[in-house]
Amino acid sequence: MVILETINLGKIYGKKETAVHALKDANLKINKGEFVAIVGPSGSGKSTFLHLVGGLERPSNGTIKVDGKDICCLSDKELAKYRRQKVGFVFQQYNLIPVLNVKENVELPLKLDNQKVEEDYIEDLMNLLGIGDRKTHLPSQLSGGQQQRVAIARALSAKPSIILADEPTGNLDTKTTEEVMNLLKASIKKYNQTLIMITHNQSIAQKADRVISIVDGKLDCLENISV
Ligand SMILES: Nc1ncnc2c1ncn2[C@@H]1O[C@H](COP(=O)(O)OP(=O)(O)OP(=O)(O)O)[C@@H](O)[C@H]1O
Repeated sequence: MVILETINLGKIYGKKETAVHALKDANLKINKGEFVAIVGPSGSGKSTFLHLVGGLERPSNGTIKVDGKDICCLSDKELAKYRRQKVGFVFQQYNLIPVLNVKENVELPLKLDNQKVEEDYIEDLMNLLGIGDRKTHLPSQLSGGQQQRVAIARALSAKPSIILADEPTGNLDTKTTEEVMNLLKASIKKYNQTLIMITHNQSIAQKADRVISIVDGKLDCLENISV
């Protein structure tokens, strides 16, 4: 079942002679439950694609359908609601709130959206991600890998349909990267979520169901074993 579809999606930054065509006519369908890796050289348009799909930026042309609904025509308020309820973001910088403890950081998306905190689910999530015994610690009391796990738990806490990850393991060592990837894959399987992840790491890309390459703003499907 298709959860995300982009049709002739494009983004141009700037105008006239300074215009940059960051993304050109991207046509793509991604299924529910799929893990898609996005690869490509620096400046090729990977983050632009993720930001458009996540409703962080608006396209210059084309359409983005999520669950069959066009998100491009949403108002700013509706788009903010889309981001809160449908999408979980994981960035290379963890962006944890320093004065909140681990559990409070994880629960933040629910609190911001006035959603009820399902204690059992949050507990499971933190245990699955190996931070269950660090609940009352502040981010500054955690290692980089643990902070990244908190950021992942936070991205998953509102049970988003789509998880958008921009180099989420870029700052981690090989062993922690593998652990985080295994945990992330396990939780998306358990909760039937879709993962779209930018990575420069070949071994991570190999674990994906599909690898999409972006070069000079043009999308290309390199491998497709799940659709
Ligand atoms: N806000 C912006 N204003 C102007 N140009 C931008 C803006 N954001 C991105 N660009 C340009 O758009 C192009 C694509 O950038 P993008 O960040 O999507 O690349 P990327 O593939 O994610 O790169 P990296 O791997 O280095 O993070 C680049 O040429 C970049 O300079």
